[in-house]
Amino acid sequence: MLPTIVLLLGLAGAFVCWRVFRSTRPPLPPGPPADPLIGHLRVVPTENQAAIFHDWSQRYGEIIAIEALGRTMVILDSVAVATDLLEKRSAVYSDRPVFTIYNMIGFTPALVLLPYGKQMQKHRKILHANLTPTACLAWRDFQTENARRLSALLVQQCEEYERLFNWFTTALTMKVAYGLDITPENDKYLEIADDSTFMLNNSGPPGGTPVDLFPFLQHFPSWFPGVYYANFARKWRHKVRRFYEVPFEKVQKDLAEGKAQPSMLATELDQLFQTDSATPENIDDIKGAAAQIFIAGSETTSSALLVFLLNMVLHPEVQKRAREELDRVLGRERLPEFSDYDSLPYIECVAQEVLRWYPVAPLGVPHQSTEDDIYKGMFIPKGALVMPNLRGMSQDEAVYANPKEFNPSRFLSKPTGNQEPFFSSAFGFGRRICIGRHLAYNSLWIVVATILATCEISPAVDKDGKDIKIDIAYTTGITSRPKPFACNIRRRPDIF
Ligand code: HEM
Repeated sequence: MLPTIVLLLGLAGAFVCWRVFRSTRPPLPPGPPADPLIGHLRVVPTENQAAIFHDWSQRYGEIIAIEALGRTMVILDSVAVATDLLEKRSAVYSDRPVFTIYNMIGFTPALVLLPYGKQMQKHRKILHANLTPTACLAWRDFQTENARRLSALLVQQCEEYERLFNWFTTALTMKVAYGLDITPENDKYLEIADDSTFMLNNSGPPGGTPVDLFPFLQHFPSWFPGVYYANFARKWRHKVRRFYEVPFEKVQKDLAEGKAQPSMLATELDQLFQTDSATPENIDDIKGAAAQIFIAGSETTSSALLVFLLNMVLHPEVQKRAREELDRVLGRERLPEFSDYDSLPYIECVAQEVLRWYPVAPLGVPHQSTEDDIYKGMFIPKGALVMPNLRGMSQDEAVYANPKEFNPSRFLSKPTGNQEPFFSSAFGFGRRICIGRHLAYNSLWIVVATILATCEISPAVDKDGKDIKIDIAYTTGITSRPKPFACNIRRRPDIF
């Protein structure tokens, strides 16, 4: 009896201390009403999170907090707040939460998942050296050539547009990382890469599966409720590991035989061997950095290309205006090149509007705070998940007039346009900002320019010749893309 009384008194004491502590510290950022004990568990959305969080922010403010299962999640809905925390206080907000399922699947080491620290800095240094604006110049001819191939293939196999966009971005990322040439059909490496993407897209809400929330569940038997994704990860892990190992071994072999193509992996491995620093740890880090280029760079960029295509189906007037600019500059005699960039301001605006209109990583990648912090009188505890709501920021009516509208002219100077700022936040913030953004933007720009210069995009028609209406819907995940829609892509009749 006595031990039970002592235990109950202890628990009651702890509860009182916790209440006193909570009442003396500043309040958390505001948020929707919570239930006793379970907090916001019942109201945390599992679908359309970014849109729902944005609605909440309209009611509660540009920074909101929700609590569930002992975890605080802070959602940032304006560029100003995200800049204040993720950039100006980046010493506190540059960590990542542990993604147990991704680790189990074998996406390791991967910069995007690494906690803030030495290994993360090492990966950023390796990737940065190969992805600066200057380093990206080396891939421009490849991007231009493949954008032309892509536009020709789109005309021939219009209904295959999603597969073709995936090929374009996989071919680029595999070239940059490994120097491999990937063909659009039946390529062994394309298949290995696709398996990896499948794993990424089918492994549950990022960081939000029961095993991510309660990592001890991974040790429970497969029939136990909540263990589904752990089983999935164990069963298919070999596919992801195959992606890490197979291209790596090919490059290592080619290097030894003196026939490796230029690539990030070849450069970095060569340097390791030259400097006698090819330890297993260093090799593993370079292997992970190379794999990361495809894993973080392929799906994201092809999703942005889908957003572009969708909007071209919906906006013939944008195509018309873009073509007038292209024809004026290129004289219908040649195809666009990167050297035309400054002469094609409207094309730049189309590419930028794609990034704003639907950010393909709607909630970015969660950051995690490493210290208790107070911001504008609100308490943000150590270990809080801090999510920049990129989708919400892109819809900020204080910055973008009619934000739902796809309107590239919004960025042009007044009086032609509305002089609104480009949406650079599509690539995240601070010390974790997207390291592949220059490569990604180059891909987007050259594909936009080449397709608009060579193709006409229109809605598909039904058997009565009527336009098929598009019901816009998106996939759910860490990246999100438009679900398939019908369209027609023809070669421009008046082009050389
Ligand atoms: C349109 C295409 C792309 C978009 C919209 C995009 C967006 C993002 C976003 C929002 C983040 C999270 C940043 C943060 O935590 O604040 C990120 C991280 C990252 N991105 Fe991208 N990305 C794209 C293409 C690429 C490409 C082509 C590569 C590689 C070549 C790449 C590599 C990475 C890596 C490695 C990270 C993790 C950085 C870190 O955790 O330190 N991304 N990206």
